[in-house]
Amino acid sequence: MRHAVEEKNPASAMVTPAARVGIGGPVGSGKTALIEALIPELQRRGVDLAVVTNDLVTKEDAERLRRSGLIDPSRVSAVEAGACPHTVIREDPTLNIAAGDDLEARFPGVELILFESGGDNLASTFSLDLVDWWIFVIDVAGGGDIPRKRGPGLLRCDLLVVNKIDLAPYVGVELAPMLAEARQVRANRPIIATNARSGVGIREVADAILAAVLFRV
Ligand SMILES: Nc1nc2c(ncn2[C@@H]2O[C@H](COP(=O)(O)OP(=O)(O)OP(=O)(O)O)[C@@H](O)[C@H]2O)c(=O)[nH]1
Repeated sequence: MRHAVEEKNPASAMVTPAARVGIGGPVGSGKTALIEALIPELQRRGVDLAVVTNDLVTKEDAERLRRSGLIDPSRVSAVEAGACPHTVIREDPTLNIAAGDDLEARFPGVELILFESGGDNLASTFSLDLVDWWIFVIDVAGGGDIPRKRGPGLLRCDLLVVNKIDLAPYVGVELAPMLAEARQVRANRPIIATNARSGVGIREVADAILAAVLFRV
């Protein structure tokens, strides 16, 4: 587990370790858009925040967040997976753990680090050596039948975010049955429907993160 890793680092014993939250999901489902919406919402509530992004062979998502003006650019670190994104969030998360440790060393008061996975497939999951809690983001435009496919990411995540709900009428998806099926395959574990561009559902996602890892309600 994650804290066993940190106990080996004497420097991290000096301060409370930051909570680490993963955000994974298929390519283009809206992971970066969700982070862009969450940053101001979490900062408004006084959370001391940093972000680690993962891309295949670029630092595109990190550059996008650094340029956004939403967060101090030095609080955004990039990991280049160089391979299937899940390899560096599940099989060997060493690079991501090191990126998180570096942020904690540079910003000793940091309370929460968001780890954005590179876009992957429905089987993608996070190692609990890396994160305390994780979100899986799917989007309505990917098809109303995604919950039925029961990918491990969707089934095992702590919170399922169903994003791009605004697009449902344009892509022939009925939102209510899609959400009902997602609830059913997840045995009623949490699901939040969002429009990351307009902010619908973002407060609820922030509430869920704060309650789960910072114990704030
Ligand atoms: N209409 C609509 N578009 C959205 C929403 N969320 C994200 N988008 C758009 O969807 C596209 C992909 O969003 P990103 O945030 O880049 O998705 P991502 O999951 O980070 O993508 P990768 O990192 O490439 O896997 C962008 O053009 C966003 O503007 C939403 O809720 N509604």
